[in-house]
Amino acid sequence: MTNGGKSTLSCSLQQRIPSSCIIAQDTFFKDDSVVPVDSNGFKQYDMLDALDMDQMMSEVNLWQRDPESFLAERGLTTTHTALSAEEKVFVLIVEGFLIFNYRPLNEKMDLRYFMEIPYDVCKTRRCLRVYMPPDPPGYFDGHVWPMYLKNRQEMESMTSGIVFLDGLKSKGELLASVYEDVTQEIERLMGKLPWGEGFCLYNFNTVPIVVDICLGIFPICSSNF
Ligand SMILES: Nc1ncnc2c1ncn2[C@@H]1O[C@H](COP(=O)(O)OP(=O)(O)OP(=O)(O)O)[C@@H](O)[C@H]1O
Ligand SMILES: NC(=O)c1ccc[n+]([C@@H]2O[C@H](CO)[C@@H](O)[C@H]2O)c1
Repeated sequence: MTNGGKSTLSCSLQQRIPSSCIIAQDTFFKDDSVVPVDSNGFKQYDMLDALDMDQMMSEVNLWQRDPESFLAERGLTTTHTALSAEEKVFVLIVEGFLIFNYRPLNEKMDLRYFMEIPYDVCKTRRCLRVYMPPDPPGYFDGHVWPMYLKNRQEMESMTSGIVFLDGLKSKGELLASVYEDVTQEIERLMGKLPWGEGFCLYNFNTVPIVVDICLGIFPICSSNF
């Protein structure tokens, strides 16, 4: 959902979780020239076709194959160099407004969050933002909100296990609740790693966690296989 607070929460989580990073769906919008226009003249940005999801998946897969190099190449530090290989944990936060509607991405998530706010708050927050290109007059009611309703219906028909967060709660409260879940998930994965039955990905060197705030996170633990 647009302006639910995904980027804000993702940034706070990333600062709080060691060796974590964010992949944001908004950075994968196709060029404006190839985004179609509807009969009202509104650019159709709020749909998967407006996004280069192959490119986004490549980025996620790159991280998943070698999170340490992924972080290093982006100037992000890993904070557990002193730990043995099996104790390393990497977390990927996948943040976007349509990530659960894209099955290949959705399937990778370990934790899924959807931030929701009411129509009037959404419209107010949206009107204060300037996108590139900026929203033309009437865009919220003529494109953004109707597409939100449509995309949400599709998401609910194809996905389960999403935690819905009330985006009206304070930033601190939202952070505390998701952070707690992530640390528990990491502990669960770490506990399972050495002896994991089916969960420990012995062949792949990694165990992903994804937290998704209409946002996604993957914690990855590497092991010495
Ligand atoms: N918990 C909160 N309470 C009040 N305002 C918030 C909260 N979280 C975010 N905001 C504000 O709402 C606006 C939108 O937040 P943010 O950019 O994080 O949303 P978003 O879901 O990433 O938006 P989009 O993806 O559509 O660009 C910002 O002005 C931000 O400061
Ligand atoms: N290139 C962009 O980031 C862009 C361009 C036009 C519209 N948007 C809006 O971003 C929101 C998702 O965060 C969607 O509601 C788009 O309308 C983004």
